[in-house]
Amino acid sequence: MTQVFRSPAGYVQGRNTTDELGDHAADLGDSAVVLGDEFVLDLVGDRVRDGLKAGGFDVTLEEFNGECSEAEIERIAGVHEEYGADVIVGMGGGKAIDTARAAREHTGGALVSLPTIASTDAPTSSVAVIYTEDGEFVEFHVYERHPELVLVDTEIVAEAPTRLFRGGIGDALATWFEAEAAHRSGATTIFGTRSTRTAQQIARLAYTTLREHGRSAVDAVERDAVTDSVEAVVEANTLLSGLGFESGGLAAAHAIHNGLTQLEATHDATHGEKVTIGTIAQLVLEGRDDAFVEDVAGFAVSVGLPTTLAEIGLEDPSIEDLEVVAEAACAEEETIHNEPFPVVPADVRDALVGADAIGHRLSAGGRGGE
Ligand SMILES: NC(=O)c1ccc[n+]([C@@H]2O[C@H](COP(=O)([O-])OP(=O)(O)OC[C@H]3O[C@@H](n4cnc5c(N)ncnc54)[C@H](O)[C@@H]3O)[C@@H](O)[C@H]2O)c1
Ligand SMILES: [Zn+2]
Repeated sequence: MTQVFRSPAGYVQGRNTTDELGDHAADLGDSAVVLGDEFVLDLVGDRVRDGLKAGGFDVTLEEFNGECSEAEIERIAGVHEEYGADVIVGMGGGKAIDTARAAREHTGGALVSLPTIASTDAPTSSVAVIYTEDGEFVEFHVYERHPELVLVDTEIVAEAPTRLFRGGIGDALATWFEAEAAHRSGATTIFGTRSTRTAQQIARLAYTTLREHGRSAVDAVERDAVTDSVEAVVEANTLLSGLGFESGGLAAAHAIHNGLTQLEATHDATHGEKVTIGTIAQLVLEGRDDAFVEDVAGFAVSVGLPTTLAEIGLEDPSIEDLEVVAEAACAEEETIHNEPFPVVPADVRDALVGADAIGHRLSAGGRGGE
């Protein structure tokens, strides 16, 4: 079967790269709309405008309303057209970047993604997660094109709240386990094809990078410092995890994450925090041995990620609640069916119970805290 690997055209990462934006984007056009929410515009709007102007761009800053909804996507596409721009820059977290990506589908031109946090796979991907204006999940869109440029300023990322950085580690921790499961079962990726060896190795590198640098990177980010370990983990969270999930394949961990979102009580937990629970449950589901699961869960505890259901808002969940999660995780279109064995809701419910028990045992002796 055909194998496909796709990626953004360029990736730039480092301290103060914001000021180099104009150089790296110069070939993409000469007029840009920059989308960021109020907080992010205050934080870096002026620098981004100056960076682009230095590259010869006309620049319009536009405030993002905070939700990646169809109405907001159309509004931003309208702004882009009104200014006759040929580049759209999505700046901030996953939602702002997804909105810029979806707007670009309407307008054409180039997409630059400029994450100011290392919290998800969104910056490098070709996917947008669409919500209603009230924040209810609607659907995923997979587009033909990737960003022409992804630019990450590690100084800005290191100064952002550590919880968001940890969340990115949680999201990236799943990547190799999911890619490996999908590969073993011969499942297809979001491109509808088999994965490449390249994507499998990228997913694996995401995992080994986190294991080698994750703890010291979190320590550094807690102190707003950019060490080489921070650079390594930002790359794992953003580039390796992003390429690894798209071109490598998804499996149980993200399906269980999607199931967990069914319960209102988990809504304050970040994407990466819920994915961490999904990852440990995937390992339990796969029947990995105790030492292996404890090792991975122990790493999660050591970087301050949740390993118990209580830590993602599910204090004492009923069996019925876990069944709601398990049913949703096993919906027909879900990637849990990329595991190399059949999975039914009762397996997922009990894997969550088992993962939670391991988490309780480990977090009693772990790092925890904010
Ligand atoms: N497209 C994809 O492939 C993909 C993958 C995973 C998740 N997602 C989507 O991404 C979203 C989650 O993204 P997220 O976790 O990045 O958050 P978000 O986009 O929901 O929100 C980010 C928040 O962080 C703030 N922020 C941004 N930079 C900051 C900084 N430097 N310091 C302090 N605060 C800062 C913003 O103001 C905003 O309030 C979800 O909607 C999810 O569906 C998309
Ligand atoms: Zn994810």
